[in-house]
Amino acid sequence: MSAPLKVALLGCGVVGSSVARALVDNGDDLAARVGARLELIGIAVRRPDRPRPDVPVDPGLFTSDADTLVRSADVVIEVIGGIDPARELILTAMKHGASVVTANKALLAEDGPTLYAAAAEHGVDLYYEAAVAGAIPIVRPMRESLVGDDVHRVLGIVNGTTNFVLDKMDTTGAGFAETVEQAQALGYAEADPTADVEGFDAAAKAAILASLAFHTRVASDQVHREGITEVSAADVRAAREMDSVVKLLAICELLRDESGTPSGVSVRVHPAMIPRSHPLASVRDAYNAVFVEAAAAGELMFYGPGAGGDPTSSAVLGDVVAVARHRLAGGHGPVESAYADLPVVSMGDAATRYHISLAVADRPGVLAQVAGAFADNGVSIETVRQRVLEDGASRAELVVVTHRAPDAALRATVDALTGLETVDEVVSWMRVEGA
Ligand SMILES: NC(=O)C1=CN([C@@H]2O[C@H](COP(=O)(O)OP(=O)(O)OC[C@H]3O[C@@H](n4cnc5c(N)ncnc54)[C@H](OP(=O)(O)O)[C@@H]3O)[C@@H](O)[C@H]2O)C=CC1
Ligand SMILES: N[C@@H](CC=O)C(=O)O
Repeated sequence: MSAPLKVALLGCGVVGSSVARALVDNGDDLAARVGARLELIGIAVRRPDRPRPDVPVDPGLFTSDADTLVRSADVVIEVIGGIDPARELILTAMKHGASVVTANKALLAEDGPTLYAAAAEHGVDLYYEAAVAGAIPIVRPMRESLVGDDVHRVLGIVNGTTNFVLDKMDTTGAGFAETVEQAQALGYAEADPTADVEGFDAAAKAAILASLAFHTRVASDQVHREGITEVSAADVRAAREMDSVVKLLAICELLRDESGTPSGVSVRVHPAMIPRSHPLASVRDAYNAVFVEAAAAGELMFYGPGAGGDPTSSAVLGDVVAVARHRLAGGHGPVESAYADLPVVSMGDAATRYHISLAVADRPGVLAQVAGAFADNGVSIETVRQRVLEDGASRAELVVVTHRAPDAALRATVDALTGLETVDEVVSWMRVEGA
């Protein structure tokens, strides 16, 4: 057995406390797998004096001086979250020779290239399996296993909190606010749950996935983002009537020009209806799933718990063992380099499909007028269903599902429908995927 490796833990909240417990409880097994003991030399937190009965370590290990702690570690685990001080601490750690394991998707999606460059410069590892989809191994498969293939599409449910909320709204009819509170209590939500429900967290993960999948650089602010706060009970009902469910999807697509050369990427996060027959529709609770379509491999699906302390600690510990093994072998893992610089296309240019539900007058000519709004915007209709409402007022519900068209044309169609004399109301509209 080699000399112990010094491990510094930054953060001891939902994820950090699970990691600390695993380092203590599984110390012998981890030592056997690494070939050296992982010695926890300190835990940096905001409030070092706070009692933490669920973390069975010497209370003297807690400190508020993270900057000093990272300078003497071999491996630094960053589970504080947010941009600063996490970024400075990671950079300081690498400068002093430590390899870093982080779950911080917000930071990686905002400033990943700075961190990757620092890891390369200092010859250390930067591993981040826990940053995307909790316990699911997806970063390593994308970074290593699929690096010899051509990935052209990634479609994922990558936020546990929003999946939990949408699932409960669909299956129990529970309200939005109460399910968000449950997700927070279960440790799924970010410190500020706005990051989850407004889609920022999923957008960060989409940026990381698109960068890995297409060997390019995508930052979180380049990802089109819509959260679930606008998803109404009417949307969930409309989906159910279509034998579909509403999910918050992260969609990453590689675009090619006529010659087949990659010409750009589309990266977006928004709610969408997917048919119940699609595998992503059966992803329940805080589970995540990522569909990958690659030229040679075909379709792959990665599925598992997407949030929570213990599931996330599994991914963190896997990375810790990997980087620890590299240190003992005197090397490091794959370095992020040689990137294309593909443009990220705007949402308006992304090819999507819409489900639109309209309240209309039930009289001759309505369908022609509605169809005209689609035709005027170059949008082709796939199906139309009309149901006369039994309110004695000659009203009807018209449900239209379109073929794929540029999102801008679809939005313009919704605007045009809103202004039609025969349309009382655009009751709901939502994008459709997976069909
Ligand atoms: N929760 C989850 O399911 C998942 C989370 N992640 C990511 O893991 C990271 C941590 O998340 P989570 O554990 O939920 O977050 P928590 O809010 O539960 O924990 C944050 C921890 O960081 C400490 N901390 C905060 N600010 C500082 C600071 N300035 N200096 C030192 N310590 C600080 C806090 O200290 P104190 O305890 O004193 O308040 C706390 O221990 C985030 O990047 C998150 O996105 C990734 C996958 C899943
Ligand atoms: N808040 C996140 C935690 C995991 O990344 C989520 O809900 O998925």
